Amino acid sequence: MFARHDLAHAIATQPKLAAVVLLSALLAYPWVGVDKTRWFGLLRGAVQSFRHGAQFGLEGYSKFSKQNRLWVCVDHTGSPEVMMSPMHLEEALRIDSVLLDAHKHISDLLAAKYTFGGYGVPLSLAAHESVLMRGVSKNLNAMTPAVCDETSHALKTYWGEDGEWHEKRIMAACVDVVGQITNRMLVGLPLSRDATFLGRAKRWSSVLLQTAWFIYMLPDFVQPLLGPLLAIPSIWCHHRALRMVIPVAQRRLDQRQRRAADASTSEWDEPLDYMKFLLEEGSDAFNHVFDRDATTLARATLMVNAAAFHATGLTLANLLLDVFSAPTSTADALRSEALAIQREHGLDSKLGLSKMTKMDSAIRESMRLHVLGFKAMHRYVKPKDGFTFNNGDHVPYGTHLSLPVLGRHLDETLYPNATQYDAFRFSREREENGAFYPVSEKTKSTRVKAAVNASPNHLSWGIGKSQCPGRFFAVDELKLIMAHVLIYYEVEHIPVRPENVTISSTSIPSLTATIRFRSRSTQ
Ligand code: HEM
Repeated sequence: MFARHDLAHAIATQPKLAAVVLLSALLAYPWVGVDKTRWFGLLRGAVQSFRHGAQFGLEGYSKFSKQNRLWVCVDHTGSPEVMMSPMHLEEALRIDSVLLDAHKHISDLLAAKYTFGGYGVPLSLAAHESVLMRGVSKNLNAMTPAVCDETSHALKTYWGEDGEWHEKRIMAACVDVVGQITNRMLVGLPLSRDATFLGRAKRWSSVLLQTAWFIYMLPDFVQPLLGPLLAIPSIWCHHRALRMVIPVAQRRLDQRQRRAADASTSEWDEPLDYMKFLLEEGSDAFNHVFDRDATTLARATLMVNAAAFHATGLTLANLLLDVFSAPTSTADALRSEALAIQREHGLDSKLGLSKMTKMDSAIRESMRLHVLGFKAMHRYVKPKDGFTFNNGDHVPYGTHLSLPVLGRHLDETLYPNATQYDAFRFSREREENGAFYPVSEKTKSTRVKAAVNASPNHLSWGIGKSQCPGRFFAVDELKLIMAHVLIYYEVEHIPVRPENVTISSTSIPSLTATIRFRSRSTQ
């Protein structure tokens, strides 16, 4: 049984969830990484999960998830999480957002109340979904030339074009490039090339994540006391970046107002960027808070940096490490594909990017093998009397449900040689069936294995109601960067892929790993 201290700890960290009731109900399920017989079992489990989160995930998946059983582990704050099996997932997807809260976790994780809420009107991260899906994703055709142009510029800026060999830390080689390209879509020229702005936006994204992490670690009742204080550095960094976006937002609102006043004489073509989509697709979701308020419009635009900078930067770093540590034939095949697409369509064509079948597979495979988070689909049970799955498993109100990603992604029955990076694992079938285009009955079945697709067997984008709405943009961005790197740079083969670093339930590329490259004369 749990020691008294564990109950006290649970009550302290989860007062709203009636922790005692929750804990006693969860005792019915097997626990992984927590010794229920020892004093401070939950706290010990929290400390253990910090170092061994990946192992616990794999153990629970093979012992229980594969037998369609729920199991429990604790996160690094000592709060219990109920891990679902594939069978429970099927049911959870049917009731997602009706009976389950899909957005609480990400806003808790980012301490949104103190970080995003600390500057004025609180802005919801989930509200970006409609802007990204109906605005950005639907307009990728028209946006690709600008994103391609920015990719070329960003690589020349950060990777150079002098033909000399350079060695860079992998993270530095990726995050700056991704930051510039993403900001072309967000704030456009000239700000996307302004080193001061990019430095401030990057600093803010990093400080935000660190601040939020500390606040998230605090028990619920301490957060309102310390949260506003701890958030000060993040608010300060945000303010410095925001000051540079507000004039752009103000100009946009003025121009739109002038056009509305006299549409017949206005010759202004509104740039196709995030601000436009926020104003056109996001107004309802954001309760029209920025229709006349440049500061709030600028804040909503800047906010996406937090989601995009690091997730895409880390994914690109994993991808480069995987591709250039694989046998050299992998990079050669990707380069041939990129050159063929360049000849047929140009790299600035969305159709061309869609035809990069091998690259698409290399991205999906890297995301399968090197997930950023070991848990996905974080949900909280909404009904006051809890929820009972069809097989009788009951989870009380407030239960934190989640999925063990690593076990699924490394399941040999789904992915033979699962621990190997097999870049063309997903494209082989597609090539036999005729890639993605033209769309036909035959190609439909293989399109589900495209890099943008979240599925119960591939959880790197999350799944269900809150799956990443930026994934269409992110995959195109990754393809563009990789195609440019392969065509215009020579990258030294990496003999042994540096191991990723695991912190609690996250994994990041080694901070000391480097990459050596030089520009080719074809620049
Ligand atoms: C390869 C890069 C990326 C990865 C691996 C990634 C992954 C994720 C994951 C796992 C989630 C959480 C899903 C969940 O809670 O179930 C998420 C949420 C989100 N992502 Fe991404 N993401 C990436 C790039 C981007 C980009 C480029 C954007 C924007 C342009 C973006 C915007 C968002 C937003 C707004 C959310 C919150 C959605 C919500 O709460 O409803 N992401 N992302």
